[in-house]
Amino acid sequence: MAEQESVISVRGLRTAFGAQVIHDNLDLDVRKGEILGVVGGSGTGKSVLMRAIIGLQEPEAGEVSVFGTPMRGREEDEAFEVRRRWGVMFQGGALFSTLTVAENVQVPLREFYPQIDNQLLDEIARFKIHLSGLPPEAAYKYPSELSGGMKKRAGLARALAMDPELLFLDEPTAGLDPIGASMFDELTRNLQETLGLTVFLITHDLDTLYAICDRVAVIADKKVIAVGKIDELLATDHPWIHDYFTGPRGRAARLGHERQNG
Ligand SMILES: Nc1ncnc2c1ncn2[C@@H]1O[C@H](COP(=O)(O)OP(=O)(O)OP(=O)(O)O)[C@@H](O)[C@H]1O
Repeated sequence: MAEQESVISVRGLRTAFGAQVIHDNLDLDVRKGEILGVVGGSGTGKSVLMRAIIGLQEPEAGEVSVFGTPMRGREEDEAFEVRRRWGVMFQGGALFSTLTVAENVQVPLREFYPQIDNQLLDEIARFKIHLSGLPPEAAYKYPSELSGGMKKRAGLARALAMDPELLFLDEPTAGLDPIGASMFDELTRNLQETLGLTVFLITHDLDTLYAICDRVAVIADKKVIAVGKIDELLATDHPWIHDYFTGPRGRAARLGHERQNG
């Protein structure tokens, strides 16, 4: 089936910092067109997994393929071709503080398409800023002049700069108020549907998992211990999964979701 096609495939991944092993023999597939939520306790290696997939963390062992292209041992120009097909929103936005929002959005465009003229760069930045739900005047502001929610949207605008097919979001709703977080979820879902994106979404936000994730991958014990729809995860008997989804916050999120969906 076409929708089962993997955009990201991770096999036997091992990562470590010195003697500290973060992942050991981790496997994961992200299917084309899905929003995959990635959850796990603090420090279980969600961000490191994302960094290993996008080539910022060299694995000790294992294979990572993106769009069917093995990423390890790639020549720089081959990796470049794959990298321009994804966008990344790092935890906290990771905006360049000395650049305006528009200039931040233009950073990946300048890197990948140095020949684009300034007028076109400005037009693209304006459009991405609009797509991310920011007002037009936000283009001229510096990160220090933005609220937390606006910074997230600016980070999203930059991640969308290259018309990506694959979007990585690292804790996009962390630090947002509940209304801002719901709005960001809705924006993510709308963009995924209208642009046909595949989304790798790291989150601690149970409401986000219920609201927009097609499947959820759980990281514990250095591996992906389960992946599936939330109902499928609930059927497993791993204590962390059980506590996570059936604890007070998990129950509240489920109730909220059920209320909203009748
Ligand atoms: N550059 C680094 N050098 C050394 N250790 C690191 C480095 N980056 C991450 N780690 C360690 O790797 C482990 C996993 O970190 P990671 O940031 O992936 O966790 P996480 O699951 O994303 O956590 P959180 O939910 O708190 O954001 C942690 O123990 C962290 O201290």
